Amino acid sequence: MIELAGLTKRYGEKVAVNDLTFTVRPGIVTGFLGPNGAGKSTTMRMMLGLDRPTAGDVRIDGKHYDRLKDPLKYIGALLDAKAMHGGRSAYNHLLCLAQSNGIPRSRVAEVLDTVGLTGVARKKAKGFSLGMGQRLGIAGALLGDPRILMFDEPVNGLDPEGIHWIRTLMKSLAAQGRTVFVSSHLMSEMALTADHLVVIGQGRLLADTSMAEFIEQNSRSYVRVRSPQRERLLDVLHEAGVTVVESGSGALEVDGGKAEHIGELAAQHQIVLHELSPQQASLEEAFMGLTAESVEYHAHSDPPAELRSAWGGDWERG
Ligand SMILES: Nc1ncnc2c1ncn2[C@@H]1O[C@H](COP(=O)(O)OP(=O)(O)OP(=O)(O)O)[C@@H](O)[C@H]1O
Repeated sequence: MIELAGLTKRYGEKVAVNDLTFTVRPGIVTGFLGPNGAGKSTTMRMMLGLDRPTAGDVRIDGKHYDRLKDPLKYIGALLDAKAMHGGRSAYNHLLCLAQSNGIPRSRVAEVLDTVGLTGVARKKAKGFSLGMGQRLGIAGALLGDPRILMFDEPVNGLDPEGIHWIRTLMKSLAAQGRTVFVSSHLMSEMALTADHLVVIGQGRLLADTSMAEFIEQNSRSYVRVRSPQRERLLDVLHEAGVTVVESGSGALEVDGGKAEHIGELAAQHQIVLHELSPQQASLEEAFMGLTAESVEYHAHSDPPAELRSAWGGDWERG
């Protein structure tokens, strides 16, 4: 378990992390989300004792990180996959970590096998691809067989096979009862991996809730209905007191309605339906809805005026 209480970090005038209080629990994957610059890495660094909080407190299974004897046996982390001695082989890199943390040498071969690097164990890490480097970083996190694991952007730059592998690994670590805390900007991936979400914006806590509740609370859900007897259906729905929005595509959107109720009303009035589908927003839509106010670095979807005039009519025509 990781417990944060009023955790705060200032860099001069900048409040990078602002009074964060939440608990990361065992047995589930907890996703850590926030726009660029929200304070995720700073928070994770303070969890690992790499940055000192300006105020507040963070405890790993009830203890401060610097009070942990052989910390790799309590918490394993992947923060920056490139943060290793490139001149060492993968095996020697892990052996050094093991020896300095009282971990038996036999664990090195075990974790190399877990991450699929046995075949390149004697190769120097500086020749590794991004994906191999991520795997080696994860091997280091697993080395002490810790009950708590933390991954900062673990799927960055990975191919689909690597992404699938990390997702499966994180879920199986949580299923073993471990605490798994992971940050990512890849919403589609997070939606498949995390059970619980902690969302921050400009250093502040915006949400600490289950994945399902987060999406439900931060997005619109509705039922999309299509019928060749559209006008008749509209009348029936209005008579039943159901609020309907007409979408541009000719479909009807019923906010907060139940598909069963709409289907039964249509059947009672012998109205043919071509579509009756509940729509739930994606995690990405819910995330963008919640964090819109706290995004610091906006890109403009339209190019700047000087570019538009340089492109002339091409821009107007799209
Ligand atoms: N050492 C530092 N000195 C000064 N400011 C810092 C330092 N580290 C981080 N910051 C600032 O603190 C804020 C939070 O940064 P942080 O890297 O924690 O955000 P993040 O959520 O991890 O962002 P990203 O998603 O882009 O990685 C940013 O505004 C950043 O510029």
